[in-house]
Amino acid sequence: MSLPHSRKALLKEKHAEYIHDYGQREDTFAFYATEHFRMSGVYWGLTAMHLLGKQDMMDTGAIVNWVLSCQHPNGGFGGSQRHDPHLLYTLSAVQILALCHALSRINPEHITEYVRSLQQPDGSFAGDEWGEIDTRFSYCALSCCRLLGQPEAVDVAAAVRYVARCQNIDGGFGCTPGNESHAGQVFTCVAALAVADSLHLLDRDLTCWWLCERQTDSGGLNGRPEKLQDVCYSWWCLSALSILGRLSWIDQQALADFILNCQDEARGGISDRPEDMVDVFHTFFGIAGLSLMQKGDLVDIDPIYALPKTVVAELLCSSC
Ligand SMILES: CN(C(=O)[C@H](Cc1cnc[nH]1)NC(=O)OCc1ccccc1)[C@@H](Cc1ccccc1)C(=O)N[C@@H](Cc1ccc(O)cc1)C(=O)NO
Ligand SMILES: [Zn+2]
Repeated sequence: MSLPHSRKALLKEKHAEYIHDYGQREDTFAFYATEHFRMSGVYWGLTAMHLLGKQDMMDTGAIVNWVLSCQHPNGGFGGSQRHDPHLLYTLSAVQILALCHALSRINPEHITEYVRSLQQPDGSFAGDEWGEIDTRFSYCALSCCRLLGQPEAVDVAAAVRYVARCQNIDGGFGCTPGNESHAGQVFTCVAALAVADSLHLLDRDLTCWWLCERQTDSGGLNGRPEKLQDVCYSWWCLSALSILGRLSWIDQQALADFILNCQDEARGGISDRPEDMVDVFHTFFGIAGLSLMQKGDLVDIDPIYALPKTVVAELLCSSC
């Protein structure tokens, strides 16, 4: 009989050091190869620090000024300075400013005007002016407007109709109607419907069955049937299950053990699978998954907005 491997601890100090040091070096290949989505990278790192209770280690003044330097005249934000505006990085920018209590530095109507400009006649959203349509962007649009206290800045009913058209017979969701179910899209569609108070449109048990089927023998969760487990799906699947009140449908201890087994115990950080290289993306989503399961003595994360619950409460209640 194989002895249960000793329960590993979450190395909170190591992960805080890893994230804090990550942004300091501007002479690495990684620094330039990830320039186009740095806005999301800063969001992942800063939110992880909040969940660890270590946000005071971050220079929020410098972060806020950098974020504002990425805003375009049309109100949208790019992934870095001089990069074109896009809904993905506009949401990341709003999330960062919310974390830094700096939303007073921007004009909410200016940003929601940019978001509204990307909604299509069928209710869907393009990611930017070049027109790629994907339910990822429906989530970005609805959550961005809601966080900015402008929930009706876009046609919510049309957006909801479009997302509902993306539900498949297996209970999952795809990026456009008829597209294959994928855990990332299930998150974006379930969270988008939750923002719009429209969860009654989905078959809760069927969707949660598809989600709990993502758990593999390793304890980790995959993104689609037959695929390999990956720490970031801990978040994509778990947050959707949490929104739908079915966290108990997976083996949470087995998943927690899988995440803890993906830590780099020497240098900090969490990878997608044991023995792989760590990165800020998987470090954030691993910590976020543990927070959703109330493990690791972490600050509570909101499953819809992927921000600390306290930050969400301040924003949504300030406008209610
Ligand atoms: C663009 N992207 C992805 O495609 C990751 C790649 C990956 C990580 N582990 C397995 N694959 N996939 C990903 O985020 O899938 C989740 C998802 C898919 C579809 C919709 C929503 C979420 C990651 C960045 C990344 C690239 C390569 C390696 C690690 C991270 C990413 O920026 N994800 C975004 C969501 C997203 C997802 C897909 C996109 O095409 C664009 C954006 C995010 O989490 N924002 O907060
Ligand atoms: Zn991953």
